[in-house]
Amino acid sequence: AFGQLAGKDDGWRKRGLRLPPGTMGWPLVGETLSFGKIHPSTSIGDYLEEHIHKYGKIFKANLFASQAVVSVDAELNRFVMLNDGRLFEPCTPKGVLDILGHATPMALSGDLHRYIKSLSVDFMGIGRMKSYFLPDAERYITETLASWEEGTPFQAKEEASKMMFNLMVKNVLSMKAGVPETERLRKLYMSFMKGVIALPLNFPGSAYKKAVEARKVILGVINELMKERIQKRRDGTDDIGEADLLGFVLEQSNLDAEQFGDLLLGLLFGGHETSATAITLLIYFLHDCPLAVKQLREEHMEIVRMKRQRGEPAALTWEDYKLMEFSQCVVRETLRLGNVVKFIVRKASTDIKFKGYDIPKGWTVLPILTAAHVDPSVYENVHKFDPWRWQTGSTSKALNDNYMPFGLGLRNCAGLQLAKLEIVVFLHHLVLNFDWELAEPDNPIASPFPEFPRGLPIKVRRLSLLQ
Ligand code: HEM
Repeated sequence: AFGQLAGKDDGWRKRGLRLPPGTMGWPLVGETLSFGKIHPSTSIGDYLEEHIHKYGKIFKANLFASQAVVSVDAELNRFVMLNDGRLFEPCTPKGVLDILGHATPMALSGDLHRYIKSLSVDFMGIGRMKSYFLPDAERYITETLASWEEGTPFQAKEEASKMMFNLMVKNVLSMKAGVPETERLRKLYMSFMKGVIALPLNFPGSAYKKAVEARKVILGVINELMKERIQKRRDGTDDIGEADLLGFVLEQSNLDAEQFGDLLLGLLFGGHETSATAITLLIYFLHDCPLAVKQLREEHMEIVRMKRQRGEPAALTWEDYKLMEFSQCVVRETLRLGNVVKFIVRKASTDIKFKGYDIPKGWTVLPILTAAHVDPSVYENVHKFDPWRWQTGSTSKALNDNYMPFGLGLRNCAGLQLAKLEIVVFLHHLVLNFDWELAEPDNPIASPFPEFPRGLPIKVRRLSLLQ
């Protein structure tokens, strides 16, 4: 799977390299099980706590059958991400590649990576966000919120997943929300994603096996839609054009079928569950922070009032979005404390020196993004959900330098602007229309992506602030 097999001596002892402290455990299993043990996603968990205590913020370990350097050090994390493509390369486990595809953006490097990344970033650029993603996000969000029944508990995570899936599948493949074909694809997608984080055990019924099968079916759907569109373009009957990623990529690129399918799957994957998790975390954190909800209501009521004064339609515009400043602070704080992506994985492409330690060529490096987000020496009252810490004037360089929920540099998140837009539009409609309470206690655990064991069951009450 990852890099080299642990335990194999690659000569670092002979070469006199000074590796970070740490123990390597058993060659194959190493410390993978303790590293992967679930813990609250608002913390780094016992394994990392204990290792920092024993060895400091940079240590070596045997993880995922590889010799690895784990970094809980924000400076090393930045160094790794800012040297992607020069000193570090992607290191995606084979099991993940079998599911996401070998041409998935996060596994590519060099010119092909740059090309696919720029296609993805252009697809989610400001122009398309204004004309497609903003109105679509608002439509799917308001439709979903309109279906919420007062007083009847439901799972917030499931609702967030549906909204984000419908939004992505419309923008990637022009598939409609609510129709059986889309629901079927969503169900397939769920098994697909469970497989991405499962171990690659290829026995019938395993999450990995199901995911590999789901991949085949989803790619089949994509191929059918692609053929249909190519035919329509030839016949001059295609009325979608570049309104979805399918048309956009057919027009803008000359990717082969495999690259094409993997890119579409990659954006569905990257852009669906991440944002849905962030929205669920937002509901969870705000529930315990009525002051933030009050300030959000004021911000969003003011926007509605101004629109009415100007005689504008109710639909949100890009200009309205730009005014939602406190909401952006709430999103930043949600991503800091919620830790949607706990860690990323790289491989050293050469021998590297950092803070007096050597990282030998070929070793796996695991920058733990959560670490700096919950470091009490960086954030005051680190475990408190405090959106005000991000308000202009009170943001220090240290806060920003340690904040990296979307990664950094060459391989940073292609959809970060879109993610923020989706979450803020959701926030607008949530706080203006509902009060909510948790129907049962449920807390996010890192497994390693944040999960709510009960799906965050909530009960809502409709408000009439907008009358
Ligand atoms: C709150 C939501 C999100 C979070 C926290 C998040 C986080 C991240 C992180 C940390 C990475 C870097 C991975 C690495 O360095 O190995 C990443 C990459 C990526 N993300 Fe996101 N993401 C979010 C939403 C989205 C959305 C909405 C999309 C697209 C629709 C998206 C598409 C991608 C893609 C394509 C990459 C790979 C970029 C590359 O390899 O160059 N993400 N994301």
